[in-house]
Amino acid sequence: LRLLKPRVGSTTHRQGRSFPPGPAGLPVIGNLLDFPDPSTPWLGYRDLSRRYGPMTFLQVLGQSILIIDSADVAFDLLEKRSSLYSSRPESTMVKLGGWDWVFAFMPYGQRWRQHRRVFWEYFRPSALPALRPAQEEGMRRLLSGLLESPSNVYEHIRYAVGTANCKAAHGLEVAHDNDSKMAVFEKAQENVAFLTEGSTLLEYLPFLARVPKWVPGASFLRWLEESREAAWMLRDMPWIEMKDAVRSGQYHPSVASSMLEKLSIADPAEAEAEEGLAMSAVATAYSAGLDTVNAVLQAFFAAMTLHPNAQGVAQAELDAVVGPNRLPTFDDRQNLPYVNALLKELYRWHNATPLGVAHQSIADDEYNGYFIPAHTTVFVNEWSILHDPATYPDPESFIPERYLQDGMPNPDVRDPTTILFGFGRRICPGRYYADASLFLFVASVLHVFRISPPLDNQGKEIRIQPRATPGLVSYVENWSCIIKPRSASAEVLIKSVTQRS
Ligand code: HEM
Repeated sequence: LRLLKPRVGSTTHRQGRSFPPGPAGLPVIGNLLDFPDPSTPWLGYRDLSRRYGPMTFLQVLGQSILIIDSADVAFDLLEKRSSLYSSRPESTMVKLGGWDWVFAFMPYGQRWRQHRRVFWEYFRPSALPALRPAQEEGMRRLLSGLLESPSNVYEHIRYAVGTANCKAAHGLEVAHDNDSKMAVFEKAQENVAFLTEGSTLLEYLPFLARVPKWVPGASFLRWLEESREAAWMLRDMPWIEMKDAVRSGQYHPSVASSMLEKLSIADPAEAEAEEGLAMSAVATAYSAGLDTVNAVLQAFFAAMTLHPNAQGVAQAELDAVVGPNRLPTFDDRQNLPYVNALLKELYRWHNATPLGVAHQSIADDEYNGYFIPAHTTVFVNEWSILHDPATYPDPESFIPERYLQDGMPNPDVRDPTTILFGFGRRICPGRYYADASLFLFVASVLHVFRISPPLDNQGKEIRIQPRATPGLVSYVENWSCIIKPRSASAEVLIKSVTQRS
């Protein structure tokens, strides 16, 4: 057994080969997710693997960091040894940002387990049919918005995802414009960019958190205080609104109202703690489920602009299976192999959580001759795994066909959802809900709209050059498109199904 003695910015390979020090930009104190690669900004994350191989060890101010760049290693450590690798690094920023109630950031243990169990009860596959009406409402919101003002596509995506989540989680409506809940959600999310565990400046300089607010230059901390308040409001406000609605008898059944019903028969001595737990568990659907789904849906529009062929094939399949008189439903999914393949390719092509969410080991371990000390922060470079040409030839291209064989799902190609949603005991528990929402949004938009590239002054199509933003959740930026109903009858269909939204 060899003890690894990693130095800042250098790594050692298990064959004993030394890798060159990282580029000047390799963060020492800074944000790992901001890892820059000026030559290929779109593929900045993949570059990590090119340089360093399947396992990269860094030591940053005494903190051991392991970056895994191989699906096999990720499964070996995070799945097969999940009892060792299922904690989260403690984060100063999580506390400062007001996110310590979110179980996604909690260390492994009883408190995390309780929250996850409560959440899973409502988001596991067998519970999902109850959430479908909310997802359908979000989908109708998206279609009606795109018909009315297609150039506001960003806004319609945010409001569609917000509508579905708010209805599903708390049974609440989202107003057409300037919704107060959406404003709180967005204010709260502002500081999530800093929640890159084990990798931010404040993380290593916790004394900064104690700088008095009046010290010049501490405006960041004032801003942080506002977004921290918003993070707590994100948890409390919808719960209070839901309780008022239930009291008045005018409410939509939701995850939260079912929880409340259960609480009414709980032991009164434990009711307060149980209610806190329920509030936190359900509100996690906003903190973990808004940005991620938004990011994938935005990437969908960018991808369709760039890949009209894939769009056309999916539309032909929808025409044949669904027909012109109705929208696709969840039940159609099994008969739409190409649309399913397109969704898989979307997950792979633009991986919304490029480095996943950091895990932390809880005890010393040995793997393939490496010593991995307790409390190592572990990132999986999901972006790179999903762009590995050995698994996905021509990885930069958008090719839904790669998942199909004779028109049916090809079991020999790795399904990107096995990587995208993380690993082991911390695997995303919202994944079935997220995937169902995205299927419905994507299939419905494709069925009734044509998405095409923007035009220049001469009316010529512009080929957009989208880029992936760095961050815990990565967006595609620098894209735009033209969205029009596919036909007069598609327009009539949209109007007929959306008149209520
Ligand atoms: C396409 C959209 C989504 C993506 C790409 C995504 C991805 C992820 C990833 C990578 C993780 C970390 C897994 C790990 O630590 O190994 C995670 C955790 C989590 N996700 Fe998602 N997610 C998505 C949507 C959602 C939605 C809609 C919800 C809620 C309804 C949700 C709830 C959660 C929660 C609660 C955790 C924390 C789990 C824990 O720490 O135990 N996610 N997600």
